[in-house]
Amino acid sequence: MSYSMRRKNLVSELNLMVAGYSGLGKTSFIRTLFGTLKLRSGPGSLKNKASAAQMASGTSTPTTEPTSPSATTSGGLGTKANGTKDSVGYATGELERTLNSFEALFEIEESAEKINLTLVDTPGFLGSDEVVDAHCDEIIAYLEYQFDLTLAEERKVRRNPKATDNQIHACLYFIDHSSTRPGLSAADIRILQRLGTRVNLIPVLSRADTLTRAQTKKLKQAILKDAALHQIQFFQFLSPKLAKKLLQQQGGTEDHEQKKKRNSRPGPGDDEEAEENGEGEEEEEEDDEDEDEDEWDPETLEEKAHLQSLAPFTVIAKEEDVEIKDKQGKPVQGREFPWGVLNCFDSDHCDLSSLRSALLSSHRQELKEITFGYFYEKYRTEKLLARTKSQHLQFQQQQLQSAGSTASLNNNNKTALLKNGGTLTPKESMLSVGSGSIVGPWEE
Ligand SMILES: Nc1nc2c(ncn2[C@@H]2O[C@H](COP(=O)(O)OP(=O)(O)OP(=O)(O)O)[C@@H](O)[C@H]2O)c(=O)[nH]1
Repeated sequence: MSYSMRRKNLVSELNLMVAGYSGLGKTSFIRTLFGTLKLRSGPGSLKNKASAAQMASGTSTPTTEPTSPSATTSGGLGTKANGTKDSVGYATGELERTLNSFEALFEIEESAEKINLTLVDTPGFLGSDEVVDAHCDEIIAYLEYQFDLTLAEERKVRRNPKATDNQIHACLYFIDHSSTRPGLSAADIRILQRLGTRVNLIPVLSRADTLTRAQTKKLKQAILKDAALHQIQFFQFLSPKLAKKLLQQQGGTEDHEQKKKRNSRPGPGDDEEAEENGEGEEEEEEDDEDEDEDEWDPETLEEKAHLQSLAPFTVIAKEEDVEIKDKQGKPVQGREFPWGVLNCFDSDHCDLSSLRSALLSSHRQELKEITFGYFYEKYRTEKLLARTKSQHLQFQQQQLQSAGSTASLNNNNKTALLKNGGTLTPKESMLSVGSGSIVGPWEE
């Protein structure tokens, strides 16, 4: 099945994950987002999608079947959260610390489109570097497990046309801004560098009601600077190539700074766009022969540029257990202060509204395409190469062992013959060596 055909199967699903240090508001974010969802068929139910997909894959043999990370890690990802809550219960019940990851599944309607939305809440990072790194291993194992499910499905002779897309299309990474030094902590850098190899990363500054405008600006700049310094690739709403296109459309010219930015490390989206837009390797050609230039209308590019300028996105979660009303007496998801009411979805207060529409609507398909076309393909290639390498090593070992046993067999024969007073003819010696040798694939 071609990539374009396969990706049609991915249309109705969107799987998002939240990750970051403990207490930064990840669960609160999910609950605030939940408050804006239009549920399709009543409450969504708790489903461990990973194991559901595993069961749906039917009769494949254990050797091709991926192993759920939950089977190997205690309280790890892919497990049901503390027992009985369903997705709506998770999004509306008492706010608790997340101890086990939770996959909340909602069947929603967004801009007249039906979406199966899964929000994966992960336990917050906490503790020593070793504990944090082990926790990061679990998240990576979870992400890779979703790829393994796709890989197992793709290998089948008869693929299940109803197989669900379990891949995580974006990870919203919550950055702690309580430290005195603005920017990314050493642990954030380590985690982001690793997660960035497996998933679209979207940086988030939560609890933004505790930040002034000047602090927010300084923080955003510091985070982006640290990310660039440490080769952390955040999802690009507007890739350098599209930024250039936007400038061309606006009739502007690049100044030195913009040129420097544009020449920064290319990201996953770049390749996709380059491919889709028919852009060649030569920049000269790329400028002259951009056939699909009209595909990106100025409004879309401007929206992309706006989103790119917002990242890292500030978010504010609603206040729990309090009914908040705005000045007009209309109920809002917000927080009330002595000096006024803060509305989580007011763009003057934070970036949550823009982030929501990018995830659920404007960039949903792009996130999925990059997940499938870049992250999954990269994982698949790595895995197949590793397997070929290990098979090759195994084969070499077998060959050595076999050569060793043949040599010892020959020595034994020789000893026996000599003991019996016999002699070893060249023909016999050749035969005995020949019968013990391995026929390699190169000899077939
Ligand atoms: N002021 C303020 N407080 C917030 C905001 N979001 C969450 N909180 C509070 O922060 C605390 C932690 O929120 P959680 O949503 O449980 O944080 P978490 O990241 O899921 O924490 P773990 O489960 O430990 O990973 C709670 O007391 C929330 O009420 C926010 O936007 N502003």
